Amino acid sequence: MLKPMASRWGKTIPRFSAANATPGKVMEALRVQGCAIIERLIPEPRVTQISAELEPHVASRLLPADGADVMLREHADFMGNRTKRMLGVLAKSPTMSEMAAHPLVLGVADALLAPYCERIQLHIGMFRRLCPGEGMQLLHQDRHSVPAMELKPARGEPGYFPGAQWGVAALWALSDCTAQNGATRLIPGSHLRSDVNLDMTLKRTEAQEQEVGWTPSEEDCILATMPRGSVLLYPSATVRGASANQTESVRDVCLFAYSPAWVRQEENLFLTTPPKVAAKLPQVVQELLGYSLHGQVLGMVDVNGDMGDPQDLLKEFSPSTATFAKRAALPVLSRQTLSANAELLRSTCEHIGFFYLVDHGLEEKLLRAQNALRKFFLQRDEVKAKVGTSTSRVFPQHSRGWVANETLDPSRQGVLDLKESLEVGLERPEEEDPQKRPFRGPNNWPSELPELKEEFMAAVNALHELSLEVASALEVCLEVEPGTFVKKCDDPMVLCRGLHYYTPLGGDTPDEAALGCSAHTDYGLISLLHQTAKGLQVLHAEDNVWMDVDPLPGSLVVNLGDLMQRWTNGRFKSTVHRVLPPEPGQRRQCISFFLDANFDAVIEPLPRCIPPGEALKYPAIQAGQHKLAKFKVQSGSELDDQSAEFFRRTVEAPKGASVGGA
Ligand SMILES: O=C(O)CCC(=O)C(=O)O
Ligand SMILES: [Fe+2]
Repeated sequence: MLKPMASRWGKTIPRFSAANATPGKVMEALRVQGCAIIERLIPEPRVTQISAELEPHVASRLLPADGADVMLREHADFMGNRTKRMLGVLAKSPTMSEMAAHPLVLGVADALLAPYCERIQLHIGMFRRLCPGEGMQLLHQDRHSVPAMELKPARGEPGYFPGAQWGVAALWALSDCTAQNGATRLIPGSHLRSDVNLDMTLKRTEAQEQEVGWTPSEEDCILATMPRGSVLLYPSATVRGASANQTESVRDVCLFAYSPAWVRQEENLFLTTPPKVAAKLPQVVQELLGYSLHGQVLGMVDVNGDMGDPQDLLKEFSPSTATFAKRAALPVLSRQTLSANAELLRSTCEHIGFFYLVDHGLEEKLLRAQNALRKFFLQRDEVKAKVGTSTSRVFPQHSRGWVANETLDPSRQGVLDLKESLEVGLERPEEEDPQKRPFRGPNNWPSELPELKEEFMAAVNALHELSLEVASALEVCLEVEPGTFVKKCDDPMVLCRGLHYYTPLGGDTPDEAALGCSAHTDYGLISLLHQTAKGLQVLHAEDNVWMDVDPLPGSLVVNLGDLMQRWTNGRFKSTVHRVLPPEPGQRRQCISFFLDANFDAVIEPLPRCIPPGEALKYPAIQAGQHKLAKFKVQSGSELDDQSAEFFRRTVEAPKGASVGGA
């Protein structure tokens, strides 16, 4: 009979708790034993909710034994006469997104399939209810679900995983799975054999039937019993089958299998989860369903008059576009009439230092850049790390390349922002001595995405031009001599960051204090932001409340930085702002462009901005030293005494009382 604990080869099913499972440990268990269980990975109330969402759909189905019209009737021993099967589960239970995109499961599936594909997808989502009286299922592998092909890496090559190209499965227990009610039985280690002599649907030739292979036996099986909310993981080559349900109750499970995102999916997920349904699911689940690209072109659609990413087409079905209409109470200014609207521009800069800019003419360039960045952010960390800041040829290194860890708020040192970014500057040759000319030099581009450089830099260059135009309009509205600002920006420390904010779904609940981007003021003169979703907030200084600055279609957000505040003796505001993390499973991108002065520019309050009788609030500083001090905080490096003093005197001060000096 079946032995629940260990097989006769001494193999077992490795077990983990939600607290001690890591993708690395689970992956190792799969490699050796071909299976692993993580107990109670989804909390009980969520499982109850999922069962309630599914029940109306399950209850109304007939069993094959009661006359249901089923596919593959010739495989009744496999499919089960007293088993209800159901696809399209995410459309029926959106809460199951937490299972389909569980970060631990995705971490394991991704690690296992990484050598075989650029990214993974959901292969099938199948609910299965074994009803009382169901017999034992035939032992099988999942060979039927991917055509047999010779794939790399082959046996013996790095990253090879036996049978991995067929996929990985996560079987979630929606009921307790017991020895009596039909827990899966499986043969640990069976995934390592290449001579398994069975298959569900492969039509074998007679000659093949004669071949001597290994026929697994019931004796080798052990039972994957597990409590509700647990998940059993196995690569598709592991031999297994449900056992019989000898109880009077049902046994519910749901299988989410994952495959390389370039194969035909076993379930036609585009039909079972059509766009108007998928649009309501978290973005990470949409991507897994297949509303995403593999590589440059697999899965593309016709969108915006070009071939493009299905995410863009899906947006047309998105309920969230409606929320884009909500605007913060910020003024909306047009690029065409900025200087003509001097009064409004000036009062906006004096009060809040943030406004929307429309009719800027850059929308198409920005959308192309956002798309190219999206492809970059969807790459695995190993790929992105190839252009990490440590490979940067610019001083400080943190000013170029992929930044995964940072905080902008010195009082939160150690608490990292929930974001990643790709940081670039104006494209320049490498400096002989980068320390002598900080923030200058070449950018880091990933060879995997040849179009990224062109798309991103087209946006950066256009934003640069626009920022100088805004600087000139500020000269006009302050009635200072033309060129006052712009002349000190003719060799500027321009930086632009493509930012990506993402909160995993169903993982640990993020700390309430968790932030996408911690509170800060910007460093230079003018910042231009192009955001794809809400999350940005500015601190309303008078009321001390955070105000949402949601994206307004076709607009950029413009805000002023510290240098502008100092230059105007505090008349223009460099306002504190931050970014909240997106809802679990959602993504947000922002292109932030920063116009800063020339490194050597000395910035001191303009006489025009110091009315008679008013004190000079800020001493002169060198723009480059100011930026370097802020960068030390941002990159988490220890401040040396001199920098700490500088930071205290010049950077922190604008938030508090005015600094003496006059
Ligand atoms: O993501 C955003 O909206 C803004 C980010 C930001 O404030 C910055 O990069 O300085
Ligand atoms: Fe900022």
